[in-house]
Amino acid sequence: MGRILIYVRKLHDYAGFKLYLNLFGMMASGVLEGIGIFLLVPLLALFGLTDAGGGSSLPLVSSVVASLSSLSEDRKLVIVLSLFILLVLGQAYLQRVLTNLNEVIEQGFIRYLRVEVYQSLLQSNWSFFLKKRKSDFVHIMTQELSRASYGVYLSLRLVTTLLFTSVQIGLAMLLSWKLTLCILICGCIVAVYLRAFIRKSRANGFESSELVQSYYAGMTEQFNGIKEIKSNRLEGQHMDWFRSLSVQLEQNSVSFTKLQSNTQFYYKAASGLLIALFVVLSLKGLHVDSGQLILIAIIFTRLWPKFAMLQSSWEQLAQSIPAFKNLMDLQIECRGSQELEDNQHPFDHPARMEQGIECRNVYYRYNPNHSEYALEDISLCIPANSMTAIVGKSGAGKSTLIDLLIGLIQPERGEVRVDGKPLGSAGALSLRNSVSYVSQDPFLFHASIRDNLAIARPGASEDAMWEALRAAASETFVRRLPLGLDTVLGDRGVRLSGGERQRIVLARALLRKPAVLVLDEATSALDGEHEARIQEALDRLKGSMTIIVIAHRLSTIRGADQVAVLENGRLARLGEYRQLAGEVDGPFGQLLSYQRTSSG
Ligand SMILES: Nc1ncnc2c1ncn2[C@@H]1O[C@H](COP(=O)(O)OP(=O)(O)OP(=O)(O)O)[C@@H](O)[C@H]1O
Repeated sequence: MGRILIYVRKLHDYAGFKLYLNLFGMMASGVLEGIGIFLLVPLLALFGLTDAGGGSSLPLVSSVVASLSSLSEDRKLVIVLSLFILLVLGQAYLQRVLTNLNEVIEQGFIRYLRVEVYQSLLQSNWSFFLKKRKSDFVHIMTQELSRASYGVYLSLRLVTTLLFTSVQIGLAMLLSWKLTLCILICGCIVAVYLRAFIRKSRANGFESSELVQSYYAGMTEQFNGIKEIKSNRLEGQHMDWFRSLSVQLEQNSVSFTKLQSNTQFYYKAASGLLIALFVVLSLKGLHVDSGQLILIAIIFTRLWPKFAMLQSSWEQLAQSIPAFKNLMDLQIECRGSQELEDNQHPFDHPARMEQGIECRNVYYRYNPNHSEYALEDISLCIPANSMTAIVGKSGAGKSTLIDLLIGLIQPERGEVRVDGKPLGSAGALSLRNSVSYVSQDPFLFHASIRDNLAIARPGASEDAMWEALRAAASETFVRRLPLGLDTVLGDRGVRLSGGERQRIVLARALLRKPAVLVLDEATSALDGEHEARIQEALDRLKGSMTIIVIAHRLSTIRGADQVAVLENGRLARLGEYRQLAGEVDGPFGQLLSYQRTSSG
């Protein structure tokens, strides 16, 4: 419940005045409905359904009845019916306004939560993302967020139903406090008897969260690997998984509906018994008049469903508690990993590098509970405006080293210094403002080439874009596209080859005119001709920016000023390309020889 209250408080902070307006409106609606019921007494008397003085003993109603007594029957009918219509219209209008206001509050709050959670995600550091599955974020941002927002709405509905019901209980008390008390006690007894259903709803909610999380994770993995699935004829196994999970989802949903329909059934069954009991009590025990009896029956049939509705809202709220938990846990984790402040502009304070980046006895491991280090005792210097290549076998620690160098992760021991200063979290952000990083898996938005380039440097001129494309050996193929820079890329736009994608992403990195250019296997998909052209471009850039290159294909790094060779997380060698290549039995010489042998 504590978690729900935190979100209700958030709703209060967000909606403020509108929330009170809504609650007040609900109470007013309750009062109008109550008055409508009271007015039924003189109406019934007019039709002769109760004695002529029907309701004369009722508070409020008695004064209405008294003021009408001197009028003719026709006039009475017109007045009572007009009042009745006014009340019904007033209540219907109020209900309409409240429904719209409710929707405005609910949807606005979903947007508010969405933005808040997404912002805290984007403000988190890289270590946070390393520990998580992307599909879990999608699950929380879609399903759990909607469930939690709906849960907040349910809590609101619970409060408003309580208020509404309290007003009606008050009015019913005016009619017969004994009978109303009886209804209340019966309602409490049924609610206590059904409290096990609230616990079951909560358990169902946890199961639902887990199942939907697996569903999102499985679907993401399968669509990421759909080519492997199709190529290796693995559809059958994946269909089995999908069918089994779908059955569990179905059962989870059905069991919650059954649970809810069971409680509603108990309320309805109890209502039949109670009505019979009240009739007997009213006629035999309490001797109430027929007008009052009809009123009590009307009030009971309106009040009792409210109890059933309270129970149903409570169960749904209990079912959504896990969503609150997941959302809250994520937000707490994000806060613990926050590296960016609100409204911190990415292009604030870009740093230019004067001396370079230095690692001093750096150790890093992904899991502090495991003994293996991804990097151990690394000491090296990357001079500013030079080109450094990092090579090594797969898993040697190349990408991890890059992440440390650009401050995405922090060393467990040792330190990274930029221009002689320790790279703290503020320094890392400032450094990354002037880094262009190109990964082995080029990432392009579903947007035009122009938009994809402009992300790196908003407001860049068309000439600057073509210059970057030229440097990345992409000018010719982009000019050949019918829409040129305005060609839309992606699944529903033009599909580019792996090499073409890499070249566009490289152009984007160059357009930013970074102080540090990091190429993490960024030219792996290029053929010899394009790679040679990019090498020429990098040679031209040498001296104007610091270039760090990871490459499996060692021909790519021939122009490097220094080469760092990693082996099992340790720096095996550091030196010039030619010098290391000459050490035939050295680690770099062996890498070269493997590559020559494998390429024939
Ligand atoms: N997110 C992670 N969680 C746990 N361990 C990781 C993670 N990323 C990498 N590692 C481990 O750290 C070590 C170094 O990985 P890294 O990706 O830096 O190697 P690499 O040299 O870049 O490999 P490759 O050339 O195959 O990309 C490996 O043993 C790897 O299994």
